Amino acid sequence: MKKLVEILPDKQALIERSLTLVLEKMQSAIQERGQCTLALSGGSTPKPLYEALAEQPLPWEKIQVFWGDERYVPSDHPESNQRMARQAWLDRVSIPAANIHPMPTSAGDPARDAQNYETELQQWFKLHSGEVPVFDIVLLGIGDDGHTASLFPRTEALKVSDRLVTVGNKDGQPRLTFTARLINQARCVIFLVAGESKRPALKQIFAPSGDEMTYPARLVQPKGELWWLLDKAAGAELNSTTSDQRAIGDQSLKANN
Ligand SMILES: O=C(O)[C@H](O)[C@@H](O)[C@H](O)[C@H](O)COP(=O)(O)O
Repeated sequence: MKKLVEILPDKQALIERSLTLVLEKMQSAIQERGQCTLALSGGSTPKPLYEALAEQPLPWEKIQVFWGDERYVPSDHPESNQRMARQAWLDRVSIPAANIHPMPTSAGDPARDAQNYETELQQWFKLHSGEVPVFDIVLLGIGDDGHTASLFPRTEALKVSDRLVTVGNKDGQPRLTFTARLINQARCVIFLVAGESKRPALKQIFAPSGDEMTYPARLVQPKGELWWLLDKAAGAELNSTTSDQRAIGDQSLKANN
């Protein structure tokens, strides 16, 4: 795993940097394999990135869009991650409908829909039983509590090691989520983190040792590249002594001040 941390001056710079990085990874995937498989994060942070992607002249037929997690609500519900990404981006570009793979939430049973999406992934990636899809890009955020995707602290989803998709739980509300096992197969994982409220969780996530059940984002150790793009409000305490490139263990920290 190659881990890179960049601290950007503000959220606008964070979004601009995330756009250039995502475009770079999309382009290399398409050049190397003829297509790019991308799993989206939900929440509020990535929305301006999705809006910026809608302005890009991309070969949409070569881009396959999945979701890394989803609230267990109808696709037209204000809380739906699918709805947010469609309004911000996908409804605004000529991407084929078949290239959009939302997590299903209509079976009335989160466990059944988690299995449905797992089956869809296995079929789409043409996998044999037991094989794990390798996404080109997985976008993630973190909550103030250190969760990522819908892998929430001290929940059963964190222990699931034999599935691709499972049921997350936020305060009793079911969600569908990639498992850590699936996320960690990715060629490139990109965390987008903005805002001072994320600072305490980031310190725990970046600590040399810590409890993954308490800070689930610590579970994300992909085989490929791991990028942390932070704004200064979120990442300030990770960069207390230097403003240039420096190595901390296996990670390099760069502040674009
Ligand atoms: O479905 C979701 O909400 C996300 O996948 C979730 O993991 C999100 O990334 C974090 O909660 C951060 O959310 P914000 O970007 O809104 O801070």
